[in-house]
Amino acid sequence: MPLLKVENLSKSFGGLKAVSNLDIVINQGELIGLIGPNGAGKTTVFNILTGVYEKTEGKMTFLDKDVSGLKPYQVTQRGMARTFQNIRLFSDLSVIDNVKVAYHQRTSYSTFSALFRLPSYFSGEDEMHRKAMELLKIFNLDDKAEEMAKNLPYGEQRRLEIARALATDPKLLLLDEPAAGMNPQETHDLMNLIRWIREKFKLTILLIEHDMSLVMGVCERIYVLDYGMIIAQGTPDDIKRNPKVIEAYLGEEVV
Ligand SMILES: Nc1ncnc2c1ncn2[C@@H]1O[C@H](COP(=O)(O)OP(=O)(O)OP(=O)(O)O)[C@@H](O)[C@H]1O
Repeated sequence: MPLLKVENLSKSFGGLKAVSNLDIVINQGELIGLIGPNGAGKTTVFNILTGVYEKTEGKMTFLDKDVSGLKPYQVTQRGMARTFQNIRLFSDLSVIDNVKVAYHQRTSYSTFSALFRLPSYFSGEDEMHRKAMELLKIFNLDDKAEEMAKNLPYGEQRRLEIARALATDPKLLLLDEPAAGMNPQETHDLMNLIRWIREKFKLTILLIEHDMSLVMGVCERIYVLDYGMIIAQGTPDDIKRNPKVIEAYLGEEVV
């Protein structure tokens, strides 16, 4: 059974068809790339999948259940988490609180115990603190747990956004340009981190990325979008050689 199945998905903004008759199948454990020139519709696909936009047409199933029309928080509860092209952290909260906010979305203690500060609330909070620190350690951010998120360098903010997404315990992680603004060394480290978290957290990953070295180096299969339509799909080697892809990028280096 595929983890995610998107069939005939379309999205129009007035007269503009931003996504057109899209078919995507992602199996459990895969690491898939979604690439395409600027304005091709990649982020719109993420926005539809995560309930930010309503689809115009089509069907989306996640673990064999229809996920159309869900609110973003319901999508998170079903097991999809994402990061954003423009980082969206709680910039005035500490690094650790950014992660804890995500854990709060799935804690089991009741509002009653939180309100009256019952022991179950405190043990829940302690456990959450411990787990958040563990996660920060993986992302090499544990030393910065008490700093305000906005004071972190850009590359660390990107890593924190991934850590926060993982705190919601997703099955599918959607990464929107995770290497944007990173230098080549940071991008290389990120590539290794993405591979590692997939194993460690048994994740399936769909990533949008303009950095071709990252996409080609880390993805097993790639879908290429152009003007809202899939013009190619296949392994990185297939994609590099595909004439339609080369044409869509107008001679830009795809390798
Ligand atoms: N809320 C919106 N209202 C109107 N048009 C939109 C909206 N969101 C996206 N679009 C349009 O849909 C098309 C696809 O945009 P999208 O952001 O999905 O592309 P993209 O492939 O993610 O681009 P980039 O690589 O530059 O981020 C563009 O023409 C864009 O202007």
